[in-house]
Amino acid sequence: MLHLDHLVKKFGGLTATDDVTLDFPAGSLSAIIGPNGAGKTTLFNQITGHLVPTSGRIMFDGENISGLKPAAIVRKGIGRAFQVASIFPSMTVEEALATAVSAHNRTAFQLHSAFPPLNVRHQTEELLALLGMEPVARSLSGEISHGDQKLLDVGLALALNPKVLLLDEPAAGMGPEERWQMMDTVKHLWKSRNMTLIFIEHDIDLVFKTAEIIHVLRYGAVLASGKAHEIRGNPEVIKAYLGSETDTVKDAV
Ligand SMILES: Nc1ncnc2c1ncn2[C@@H]1O[C@H](COP(=O)(O)OP(=O)(O)OP(=O)(O)O)[C@@H](O)[C@H]1O
Repeated sequence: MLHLDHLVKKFGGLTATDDVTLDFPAGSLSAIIGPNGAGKTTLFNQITGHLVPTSGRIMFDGENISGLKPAAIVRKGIGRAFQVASIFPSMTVEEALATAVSAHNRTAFQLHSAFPPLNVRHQTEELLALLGMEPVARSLSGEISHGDQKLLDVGLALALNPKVLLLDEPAAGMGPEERWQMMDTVKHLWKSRNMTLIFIEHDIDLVFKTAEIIHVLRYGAVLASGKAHEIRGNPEVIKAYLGSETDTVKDAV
């Protein structure tokens, strides 16, 4: 499905992605972890076309997509949640999702029409249910909690019906309980949409409990890949994290 083949990204003298070869099979749920500056976001930015790799290939469904523009990559089916919910503060959650669904369907409809096309309405309701956002459907996007805004960001990405969804720290900035709820929702939507999902997360407890497979980056290179129990016991990973300032990782590993 998605395969990174000897990917390299250099910023001047800094190698932010160092010969990364990774496979994300169809329907898998993977996490990318690593100390600050390990190159996690740089990797996402190359997959989504926001950065052009220095060398190597990004293969998606058998096609080399490296170097394509972000919009073309979205159209191919790779979506990413951006922090955009706050851009629509005066739209309700429902309207924001309907607008995204509509844009995807290329169905023009009057935003405030009482009768948007049925398929848009159905898809919007489905998204609200999937994300557990019915209680805030009529709330203004600018007035919902930080956690709900992050969920709405995920919903806006889902509205484009991606085959692969990338989430960059979906639970960042949330309280402990909200973080777990967010990861439960992520897992639930991954299962129900049968999609390929890749997320970056700093909280190793969340990663171990959520991801099927974990890829650890350090200095831009893949340090280890495996299931939670394999990563947890990997001496190289422990060493890498003990050398970082990420306390949550120290505690958990
Ligand atoms: N546009 C850029 N220009 C120059 N250097 C960059 C650029 N983007 C990232 N870097 C550098 O590349 C390295 C990897 O950064 P990146 O943001 O990908 O790491 P990360 O693992 O996502 O970090 P964090 O966990 O702190 O978000 C860092 O040293 C960073 O300073």
